[in-house]
Amino acid sequence: MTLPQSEAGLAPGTAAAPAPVRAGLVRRLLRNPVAVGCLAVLALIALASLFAPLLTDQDPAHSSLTETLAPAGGAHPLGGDGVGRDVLARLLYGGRTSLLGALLAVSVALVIGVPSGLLAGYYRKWFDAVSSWLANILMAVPAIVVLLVVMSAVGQNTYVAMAVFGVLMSPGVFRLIRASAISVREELYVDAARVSGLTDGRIVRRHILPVVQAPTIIQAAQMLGLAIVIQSGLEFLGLGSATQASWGSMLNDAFANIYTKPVLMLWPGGALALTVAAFGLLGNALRDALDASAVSGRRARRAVRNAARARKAERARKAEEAEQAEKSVTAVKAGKAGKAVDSAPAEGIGAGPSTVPVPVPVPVPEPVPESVPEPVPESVAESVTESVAGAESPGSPEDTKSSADADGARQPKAAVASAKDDDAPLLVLDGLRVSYPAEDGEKAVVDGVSLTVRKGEVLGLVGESGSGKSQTAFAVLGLLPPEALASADRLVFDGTELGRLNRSEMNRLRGRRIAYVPQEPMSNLDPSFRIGAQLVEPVRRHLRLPASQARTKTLGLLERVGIADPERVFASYPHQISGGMAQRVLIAGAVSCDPDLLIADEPTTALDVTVQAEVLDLMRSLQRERNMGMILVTHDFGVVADICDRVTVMQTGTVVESAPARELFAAPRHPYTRMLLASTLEDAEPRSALGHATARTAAGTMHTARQEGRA
Ligand SMILES: Nc1ncnc2c1ncn2[C@@H]1O[C@H](COP(=O)(O)OP(=O)(O)OP(=O)(O)O)[C@@H](O)[C@H]1O
Repeated sequence: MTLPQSEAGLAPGTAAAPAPVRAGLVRRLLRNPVAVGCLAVLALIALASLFAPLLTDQDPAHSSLTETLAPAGGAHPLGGDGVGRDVLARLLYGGRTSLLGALLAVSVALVIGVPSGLLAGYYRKWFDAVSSWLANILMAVPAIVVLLVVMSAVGQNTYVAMAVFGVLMSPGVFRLIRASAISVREELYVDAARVSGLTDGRIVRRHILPVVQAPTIIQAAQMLGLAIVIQSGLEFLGLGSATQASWGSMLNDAFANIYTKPVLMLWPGGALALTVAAFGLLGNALRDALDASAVSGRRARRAVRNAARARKAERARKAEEAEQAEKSVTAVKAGKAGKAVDSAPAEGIGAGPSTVPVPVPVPVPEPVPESVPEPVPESVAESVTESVAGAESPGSPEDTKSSADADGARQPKAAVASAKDDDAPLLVLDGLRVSYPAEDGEKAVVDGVSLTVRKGEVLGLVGESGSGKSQTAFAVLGLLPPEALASADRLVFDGTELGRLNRSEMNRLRGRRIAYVPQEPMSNLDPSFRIGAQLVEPVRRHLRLPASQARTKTLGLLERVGIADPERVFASYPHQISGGMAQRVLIAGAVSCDPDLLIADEPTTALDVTVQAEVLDLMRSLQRERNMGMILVTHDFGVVADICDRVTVMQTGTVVESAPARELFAAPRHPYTRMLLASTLEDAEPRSALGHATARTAAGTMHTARQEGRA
């Protein structure tokens, strides 16, 4: 079965009040005297052309030989042209032809270029390849030659020529829109929107169009000027309609009489120069106004990105410190006792820089016989067993059985009964394979991964960085990038084969029944929209609630996730809240439609240590009160011990071990699991002696403290 990939982005938010970055555009434009002047000139020209019959009673096409080159005055305020037609009437009516022709050309260019650019940039794949190829061909064609051919073929019809010119200009629009759409679709908040189940149409309207509208407006203003020049050029060459007044044909007539009456050049030439200059300058003013408007938006985006970067750098620093600490501890231990860590592949520890604080073993250790589990360092086994002792794991039947065997009479009956109630598998993933095109064929990043999640069960998906945890989660969500090649023997969610769902069916499922909490809260909120707007839209869409009820529900959710001032946060932009708050906001959004399955991809990694514990507590309590199934992607065994019922351990794209949390911590079977555990939950002494309070150590410590508190 081939799995669906993501072809676009999604977003948690939507139809909200536009951000202030756009609100001030008109005001800014009107504050610019050049823009006001240009608008006034263009308005004057447009009105004069529109109301030409009111401004002159002369027929622009009526020729009177007696009025040939008549001087200005009387019935002809601007005189007569070379064949005795009224110059003023031709100037006024000619404006119609020029403006309408230019508008037609630009409209055609936009109608072709905008949707195709959006589709190509948003969906990519074959449509992008084909449309880019066509655009390149069109751009290589010499426009003026094509127009000459068209006019000679279809007759002297200016509007047909302008429509063709619009087609020839459309590749420019296409490329502009496509590039903008590609850059926006890569944003995490667009992914977040998709996860929340918004349709592609809404995502495009809300997240892509606002970004492409500025360059489109500027481009349109410049194209209008260009179209008028090209059209007048054709008419000047005598290719326009003989009966239709136009500025180009006036220039043609004036040129023929340039020595006898040069002033005839002045009127059409002046009108053309004024109009083209006004469009050009207006385009510049619009660009300035949009740039200024976008500054605050860009600042907000930059602030969000900088914050994310800073957090990433901090994590990398901490990971490095942790690695150093572990190396030192390992060295000390090896020197002192030469035991425990010897069981871990020494060459793997600390191999290469890692962005997470889990040491990276390079070689895959051979599994040891299941019947003889290698002992974990005593202190580790004790501390972890203690840690998970309070967890009530529903577990899978096999897991529950083995767990019961392991724990014997200690297994509470209530827990067994509850395990039976929640026994139906919510998610079954079998034989997932994800690969990407590589120079030498394909590179598999997930290879045969299988897992099951039951209702009300928290499954921890653990492994080193790059082991394929996120790819597995994205495959379930149907959010793998378009270039991913994904297949699975089975991917069944609550009885529905996900691979068979079409795009809109998957959209309906995501956000409503399968929700997602991402790793980087800030990058998953669109900086241009208020938090409230971003939360309300999915609620309205999925639950079909009116705006006021959706707002009330959202405020209640914000309160539920521990936000002290929901009204303020509701009305805030993402850059106005902290990372911890942003994660709470995203958790509120994820549970807003009461999903059955919540996929959380390292939801605490980007957070401060103290906030991590609060967010984990919150997720656990939400999961329990809603009896949600949950996949928690993490590299942190402290987190696993805290809230997971079962654990699946991944290494280099494969599952090496899967067991109830209690069982796995008490007797890990695979050497890799033992190595991860040993490196994660060392006894605290050497670390505190070294003074490295890594997030992981702290999480483990806090977890132990909490468990002790519960005991
Ligand atoms: N678009 C892509 N093209 C090629 N390879 C990719 C792509 N996305 C991910 N990968 C590769 O897939 C592998 C698994 O990545 P994944 O993000 O699932 O790891 P992870 O276990 O979640 O790691 P982390 O904890 O660091 O997020 C990595 O080696 C990564 O480089």
